[in-house]
Amino acid sequence: MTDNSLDFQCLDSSEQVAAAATERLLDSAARAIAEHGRFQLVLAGGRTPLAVYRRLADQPADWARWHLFFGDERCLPADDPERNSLTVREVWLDRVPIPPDNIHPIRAELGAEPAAAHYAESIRDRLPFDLVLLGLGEDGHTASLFPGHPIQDEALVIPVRDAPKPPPERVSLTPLALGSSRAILILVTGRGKREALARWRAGADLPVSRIVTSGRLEVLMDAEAAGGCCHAVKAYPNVQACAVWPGSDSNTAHQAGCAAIRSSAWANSVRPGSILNQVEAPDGCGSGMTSASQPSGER
Ligand SMILES: O=C(O)[C@H](O)[C@@H](O)[C@H](O)[C@H](O)COP(=O)(O)O
Repeated sequence: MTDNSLDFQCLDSSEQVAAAATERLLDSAARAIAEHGRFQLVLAGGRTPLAVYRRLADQPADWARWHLFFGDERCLPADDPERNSLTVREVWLDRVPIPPDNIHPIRAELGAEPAAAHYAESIRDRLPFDLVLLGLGEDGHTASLFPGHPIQDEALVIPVRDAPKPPPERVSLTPLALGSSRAILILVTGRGKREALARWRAGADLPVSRIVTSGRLEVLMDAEAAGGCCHAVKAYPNVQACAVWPGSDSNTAHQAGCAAIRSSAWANSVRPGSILNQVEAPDGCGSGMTSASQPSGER
């Protein structure tokens, strides 16, 4: 999947990403409850969404109508604080009046295979979800779908072994299950995600690239993840070709821009490697980027 079919939104800070994501969740909940009486949300694991969960704990909402599922779980004892479900409880779910029966944890303490089979049956009749929340790993994984690991296309939930991110044994919803949602929201923050984000935007075959939906797929990223600042990504969406200045702090953002350029209709008319234009963004974000200018008439 390329940029063309994804809605990437860049915000200046991780706090802004958390605030925007919280707003998206509450809006989506209100809409789903108005339309069909309940809101079915799939939660992401990892650290990135914790700021969102903390914010939700302070919000008024029609909690009795929220139904919570998990995109993945780590195979650890039920009371292990590293379990995704436990972290969410601690920062959010134990602080709001959500009926316990509305929370659907993956029973990863049973072991990956039985837990995956059990969870597949639990969600089968609940599809489609209203909203799926996901994170992005530094290697391009999402949920517990890791690069190089097989994904059974027909399955809804799979056992995962030898995961590079501890613990090695996990359970994950598949792209089929995650994509069966009216909307998907992916949160990407921090410098550590820069390379994975750029590769994804450039169309690399990563697990996150397999996540597609007929509904809306939005990515909220902060400037750090986007390559240093939002400006560099947004400023040159239509340049015809570009070269990246070695060592530039904004290299990754520029590479993402270059990928979009390569797929444009007139990319072939530019001599590879030609440097027609050097751009200095006013805030320093574009420093070092060189790009070919657009053909006349296209500006
Ligand atoms: O169990 C997990 O850790 C995940 O569900 C995983 O897919 C996570 O979302 C990403 O690795 C991002 O994690 P961070 O938000 O901690 O960077």
